[in-house]
Amino acid sequence: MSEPFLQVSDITYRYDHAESFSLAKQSFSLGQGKLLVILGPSGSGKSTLLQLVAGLLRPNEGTILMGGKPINHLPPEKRNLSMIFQKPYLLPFLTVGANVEIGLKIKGLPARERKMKAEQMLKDVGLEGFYDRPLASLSGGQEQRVAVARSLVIEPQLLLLDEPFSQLDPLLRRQMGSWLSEMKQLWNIPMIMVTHDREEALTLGDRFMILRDGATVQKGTLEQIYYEPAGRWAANFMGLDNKIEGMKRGSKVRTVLGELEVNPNCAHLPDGPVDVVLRSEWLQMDSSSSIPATIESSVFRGPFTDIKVNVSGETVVIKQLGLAAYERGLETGIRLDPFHVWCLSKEMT
Ligand SMILES: Nc1ncnc2c1ncn2[C@@H]1O[C@H](COP(=O)(O)OP(=O)(O)OP(=O)(O)O)[C@@H](O)[C@H]1O
Repeated sequence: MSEPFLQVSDITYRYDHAESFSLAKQSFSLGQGKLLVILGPSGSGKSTLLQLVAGLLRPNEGTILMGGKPINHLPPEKRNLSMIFQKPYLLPFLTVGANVEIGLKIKGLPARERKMKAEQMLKDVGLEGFYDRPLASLSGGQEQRVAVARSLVIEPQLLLLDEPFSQLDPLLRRQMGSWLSEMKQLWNIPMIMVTHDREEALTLGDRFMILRDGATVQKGTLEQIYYEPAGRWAANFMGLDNKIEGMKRGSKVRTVLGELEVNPNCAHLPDGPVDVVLRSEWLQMDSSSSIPATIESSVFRGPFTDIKVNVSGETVVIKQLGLAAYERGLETGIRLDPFHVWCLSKEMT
């Protein structure tokens, strides 16, 4: 296997005037064409970590290697990377083309070559024919694409995205997320993205890192952070809606939903009482099921209905596609599609 393109090892950082916060010994690596998403609540250190990679901050300890070479000592402009922020920060008095060409101008490329590259890049971001357009005529999503084109036209080796779509309305934000997901394959450059938006993160990320108070709570693949939370906090942060009591014995766990198979990756947990983590999408309403359930509430949320049922004293949440109206108190049943469940021991925070 080839070496990862970016290797961040044990970096720490303390702000001069923020005694309560420090980024402690963070490490991660990133391969070519992969997108790492950094998630975490406000103030957890996501932007700090991104700025350390960008060179806008210098780590107190630790090393950052890019393409196998240390870059700790290099200023941002020598790191061969581009950063995209929440706001596009374009120059409003210039045309789209002139904005895209800024980096190439600084590099000293002749005008003809600049124009050729800028036009090609605008085509790649879906803005063909926009070269001569005044910036004022663009929508928010188009402006952010211009910012992406400006960042990519200089052919950076790494792209850093700090909540790039957070200023856009929800629909446009989703469209931009899908677009970036397609572009990711075309560009094949490693990217690190900071976002608060879980859906956006899950759509785009290949690797994930969840931060809390300057420390990593969990690192891993989509499957790991979504289905195998490292603890209760990580489970809640990833929007987990069901945690039920269980009694684990070997590869099985006894619950109000019957005896379930334990995910092999948590089979090492000691036998005894555990919390069983269930994704609501694994559960279905089923009046013919042998698991009796009483409706507690049913709330329509657009694409799905959020149904809370009581099963032998435990509340279980089910998300059913579309509109479903269940009356409170109705006696029915639920079904759990067979799969391996994730367990958290009582000690895990
Ligand atoms: N320039 C600074 N000087 C002192 N403290 C800072 C500075 N910048 C950030 N901090 C503090 O460092 C901590 C981490 O900030 P950071 O911006 O990295 O968090 P974040 O996870 O990106 O938050 P958000 O999601 O709100 O952008 C916070 O407690 C913040 O107040």
